[in-house]
Amino acid sequence: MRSAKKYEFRTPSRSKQNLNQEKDPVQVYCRLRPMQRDTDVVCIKIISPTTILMTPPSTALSYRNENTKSMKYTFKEVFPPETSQQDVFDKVAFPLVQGLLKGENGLLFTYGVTGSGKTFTMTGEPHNCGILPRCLNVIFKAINDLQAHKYVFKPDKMNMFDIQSEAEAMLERQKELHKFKSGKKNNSNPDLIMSNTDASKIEGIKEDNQYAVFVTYVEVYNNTVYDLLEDGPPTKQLAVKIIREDAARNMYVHGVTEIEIKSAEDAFDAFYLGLKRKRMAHTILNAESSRSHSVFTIRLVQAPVDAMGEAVIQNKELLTISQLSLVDLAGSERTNRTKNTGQRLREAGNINKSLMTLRTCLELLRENQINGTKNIVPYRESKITHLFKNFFEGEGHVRMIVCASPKAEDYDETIQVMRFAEMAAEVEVVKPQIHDVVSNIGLMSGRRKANKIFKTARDHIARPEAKDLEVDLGLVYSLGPDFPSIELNSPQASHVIKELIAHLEMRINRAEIIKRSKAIQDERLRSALLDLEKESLEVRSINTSLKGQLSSAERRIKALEERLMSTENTSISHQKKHKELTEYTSMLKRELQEKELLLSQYKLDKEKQKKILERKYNHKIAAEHEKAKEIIIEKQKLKNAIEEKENILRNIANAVHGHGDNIDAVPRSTLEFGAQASVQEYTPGSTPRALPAHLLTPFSSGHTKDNRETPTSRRGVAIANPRHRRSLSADGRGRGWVEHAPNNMVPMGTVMKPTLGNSKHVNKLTNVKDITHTKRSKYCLLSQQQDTDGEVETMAYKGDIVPTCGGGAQVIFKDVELLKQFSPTKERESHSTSGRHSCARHSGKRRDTGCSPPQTPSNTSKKQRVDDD
Ligand SMILES: Nc1ncnc2c1ncn2[C@@H]1O[C@H](COP(=O)(O)OP(=O)(O)OP(=O)(O)O)[C@@H](O)[C@H]1O
Repeated sequence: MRSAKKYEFRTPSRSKQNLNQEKDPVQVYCRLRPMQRDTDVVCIKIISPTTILMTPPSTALSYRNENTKSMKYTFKEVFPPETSQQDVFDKVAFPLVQGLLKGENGLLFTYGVTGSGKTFTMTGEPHNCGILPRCLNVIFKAINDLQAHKYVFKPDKMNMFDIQSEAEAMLERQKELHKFKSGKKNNSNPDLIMSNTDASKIEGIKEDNQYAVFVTYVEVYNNTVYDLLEDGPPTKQLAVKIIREDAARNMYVHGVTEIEIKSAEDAFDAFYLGLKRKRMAHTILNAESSRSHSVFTIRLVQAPVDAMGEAVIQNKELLTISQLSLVDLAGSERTNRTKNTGQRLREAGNINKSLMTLRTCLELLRENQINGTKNIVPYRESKITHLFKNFFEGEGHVRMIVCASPKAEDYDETIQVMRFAEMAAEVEVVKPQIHDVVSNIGLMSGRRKANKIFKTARDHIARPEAKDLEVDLGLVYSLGPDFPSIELNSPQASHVIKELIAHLEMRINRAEIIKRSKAIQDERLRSALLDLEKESLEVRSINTSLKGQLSSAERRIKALEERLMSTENTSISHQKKHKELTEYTSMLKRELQEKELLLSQYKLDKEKQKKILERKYNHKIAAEHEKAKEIIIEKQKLKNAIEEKENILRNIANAVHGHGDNIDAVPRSTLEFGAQASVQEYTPGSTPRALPAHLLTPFSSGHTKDNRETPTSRRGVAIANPRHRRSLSADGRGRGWVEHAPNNMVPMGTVMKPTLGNSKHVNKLTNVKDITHTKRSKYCLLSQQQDTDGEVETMAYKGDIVPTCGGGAQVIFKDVELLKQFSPTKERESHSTSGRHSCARHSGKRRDTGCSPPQTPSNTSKKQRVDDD
């Protein structure tokens, strides 16, 4: 019960107070549904009115895993398949309705596997209705005459109610009448009309109270709350609602449509409108109805009537609000058995999560209650537990009907349901406390009935035929019992007269009392009226100022509410966005993983290819190595051949060994260029044999004697004009020779030396001008050495001096003259030639050099000329 006066103190956090209060365990019932086919194997057997025995079939998972034993489960009561809807209602829901009318909160939910009969039990079928319609029938049957006029109680949208005056309520009724005339449809389905003939009557209703019934119908689908009674066409998409805490920390669905209903028919209309919306929404969302939890809540508001028994006392503190929530939970099947995918899987996941949360909450609550622990119960994790947090932490009656199908196929799921039920039965909920607020206001009970009788009497007296009427006004004003039947048939019967006198006196006394009381009451009334008049004047003035304040406060509230709504909408959209982003992120992660997998696969392939290529190239490299070795051997051979030739050249160079030092002294530019040009002039075969090594080496090997870098490598091509030739006649015009001969020549007269006319003799080339002098156009280098026979031979290397572009000169060798002296005796032995001396001329070119013939010393000397091509 929630009386407004005590309202602020009845919060779940008041657990200390709850500790001293009586508690009731959650009452768990079990209803077995009939088997569909006679051939189906059964796994549940009822062994007593409160106990069932579950035997695992061989096909069950638990049979295969570990649990082959039969298990007993005990309930408050077990309903066999043939139990009627009425019986189930009477035993389970009727006490809750009784509590509701007394002002106590109640929660009833059906729990079980899909198809086990939850909806059948809660809603029922046409002409075999379930708990919900029966509850409505019983409630309206009980409060039928005691209902307040519509809109006297008005929801304040914050989970509480305002009380309106009769006039205000009437105005709203008239407005509604207009709305109704302008096309409000009747939602009831004639096929689904539920019989109310067998509704049980509830006794002990407070007749001095006025009552109003309000209903809400919400659906929790994918952990989102939707309002099923929202205004608008059924095709409209359902708005998302949020769960909030009211001023007294009670949970409620904010902004939910709460309809005031005046009869069971109105209630069915509302219920079927909700069902229609639900079906329509599920069609739009392509969802299954059994995938959502539906919560139908009946709120009963009661308030005492005033002293006249006429109207509700306009005091919010005297309100008593109680609620009965009927919850049809979604099926608790396993996802893997149903082979759900996509949206169905998400639905199933959400259902399982919310049922799991319910289970966790109950487990923790039980642990807290049994062990005195203070575990935080995660009510907020699912909308269903969040909404019913107050039942477990506050006061109320909680009942659960576990629906089960005895089919062996469902064993694995049903056993989970039974375990949950067993655990839930151990949770205790504080018994509701009745706060009789009315007894404190000093009003007599029975005033409403008195008022009714009085009114009837007044109506009747006003009619002309009133004299014939018998009106029992005893409860209102009475002069005492009726006159005794008196028969005065003898003069001795004076006692009769005495009796009559006494009776009359008693009546006169009573009449006097009534008159006095009336006079007092009149006086009271007069003074009360005066007071009222005064009060009324004050109230009117206060009222006007309050009205001003109120309207401004209302405007403020409205603005705040709008802001709140928009903030909530933003929050919802953010939540949605967050959810989408989370899904998107996980999708990206999945993609990344896939790509990484591909990448690693690709890397593996590359590695393999690399290895194959490596093997291939290793073979090739080995072959190349082989080839290189062969080339090196070839090179070595060539080198050897070159060395051999170089040796020969060195021998030739030795012939001019004596000039080495002198030659070195010659300005490098001159000789080097000359030698370079010589190389250009001579054929490769003749050059090495024709020149001394000290002249050839820099150009043939690229290095000077001391291994310095050669000018060739630095200077590149020759800078002389190789076509420069001095005409032979130039000699005749006074141009002469540069005779370059060592000092220590063998002194043999002219035999071993050619005679050069107009020559300048130099031992060492130290001065450039010796070469560049305009009067010198020919150059002759003389050298002597011992031949293989031990004879002296003289070599005369002859060349032209050619000026170079840089102002220097170079020598182009073109002739070699070999002068040799032979012993005549030796010659006789070995040669057929006569004469002691011979002279050989070895020319690098066949061309005539124009040089003077060597001097023949005697006829014993012989000049041998060798032309070498
Ligand atoms: N006790 C019963 N007596 C007769 N028929 C029953 C009983 N229980 C269930 N049924 C039938 O079984 C079928 C499935 O029941 P119901 O729709 O109530 O299951 P459910 O548990 O609500 O399933 P879901 O979780 O899918 O909503 C219905 O056709 C219903 O008529």
